[in-house]
Amino acid sequence: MNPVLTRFSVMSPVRLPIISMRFIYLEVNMALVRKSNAICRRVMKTLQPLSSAVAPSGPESSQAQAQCGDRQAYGWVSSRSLHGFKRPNLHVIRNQLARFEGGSVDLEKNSDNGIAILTLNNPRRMNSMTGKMMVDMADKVSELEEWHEGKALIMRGADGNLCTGGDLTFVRKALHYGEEMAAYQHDTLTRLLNLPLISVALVQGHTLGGGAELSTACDFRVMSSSAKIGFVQIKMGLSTAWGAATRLTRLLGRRKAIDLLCSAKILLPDAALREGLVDYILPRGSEDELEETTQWLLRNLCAYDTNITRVVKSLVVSAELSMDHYQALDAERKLFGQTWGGPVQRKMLEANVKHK
Ligand SMILES: CC[C@@H](C(=O)O)C(=O)SCCNC(=O)CCNC(=O)[C@H](O)C(C)(C)COP(=O)(O)OP(=O)(O)OC[C@H]1O[C@@H](n2cnc3c(N)ncnc32)[C@H](O)[C@@H]1OP(=O)(O)O
Repeated sequence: MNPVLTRFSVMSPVRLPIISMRFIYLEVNMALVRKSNAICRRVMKTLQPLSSAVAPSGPESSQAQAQCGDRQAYGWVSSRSLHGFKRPNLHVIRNQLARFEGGSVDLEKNSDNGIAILTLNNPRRMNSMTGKMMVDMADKVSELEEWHEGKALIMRGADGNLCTGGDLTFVRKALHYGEEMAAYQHDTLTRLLNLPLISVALVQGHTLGGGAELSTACDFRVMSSSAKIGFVQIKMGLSTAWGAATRLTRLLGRRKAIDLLCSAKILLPDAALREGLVDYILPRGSEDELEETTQWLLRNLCAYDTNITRVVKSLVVSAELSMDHYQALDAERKLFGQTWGGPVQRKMLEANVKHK
């Protein structure tokens, strides 16, 4: 007789539900593992190919690599795929937006310290954004997605203001085009937020409306002691165009998000810090606030190995995006397996580092 049938036929009726519960549990677990493998592959795609820091070594690592998705076999596509955002026809929107000229968004990548500077450049209009600047920003984010040597990104505005939102000249001409513009900016800013780089917005001067929205597309906000920040959209008869309601709610929770968005209050640095909107206030009288921000980053968040910093940032992104505790832990475990026993850890073990 079939041994499986024999086992079931002699089983007590009490054990049957237990067995089927176990079966369901195993099935659910398998589904979770399959899902987390997919997430893991997405996270791995954001990392540098054959990274020296996380390159697995030894025969046992080949299994871990196979589980996580073979980096070479998958090729190196941009981290755009990380958020799986369903994009409308961005090419068409891009062509429309590019017609609204003025200003630029510029990018400098410093391979020595691993920090890139993204500058909004429309200073005569306090770096408010034209359609062309939105297209520029999307292109610069794409460039950053392919920058595998980077650790961090600072977003700032030229000449002392971060940004005062949409350029009102552009806004007036594009009143028929709100949802498309929003879709375009959502895509760019989601990609920016999910870069494997630690991002910081340098909040200077007037950071209002869409400018405040841009700052929430970064991981951290460093604020000048003379700056002001406010979500003034509601005063302009608008809700948030560039995704800040979603990001602010994640950042601060429901109550504070509603408060900031519905009161349109403009916060000075102390209040912004108290609310948890900004993370650090630059010392009063700083001569070079960009340099101060760079040093803050290097001191606090960029002191360690580039690739492991990128892995950690990607893990946090995957944890937030997957929204599932078990999937996030699974991805975390697999990526940890890639750093464990890697060259950086071995070097640190040899150096007998003390964490004083
Ligand atoms: C589509 C995005 C949307 C969203 O997120 O949902 C928004 O962003 S809505 C918010 C749009 N922004 C505004 O409404 C800001 C309007 N501007 C102001 O309130 C003031 O300019 C200021 C930012 C408080 C600065 O005031 P002040 O210090 O007195 O300077 P000026 O007003 O003289 O400004 C200097 C210069 O800059 C021009 N400017 C500033 N912001 C914008 C802007 N968003 N669009 C176009 N131009 C802007 C301002 O007009 C002055 O230029 P001149 O008039 O040529 O001197």
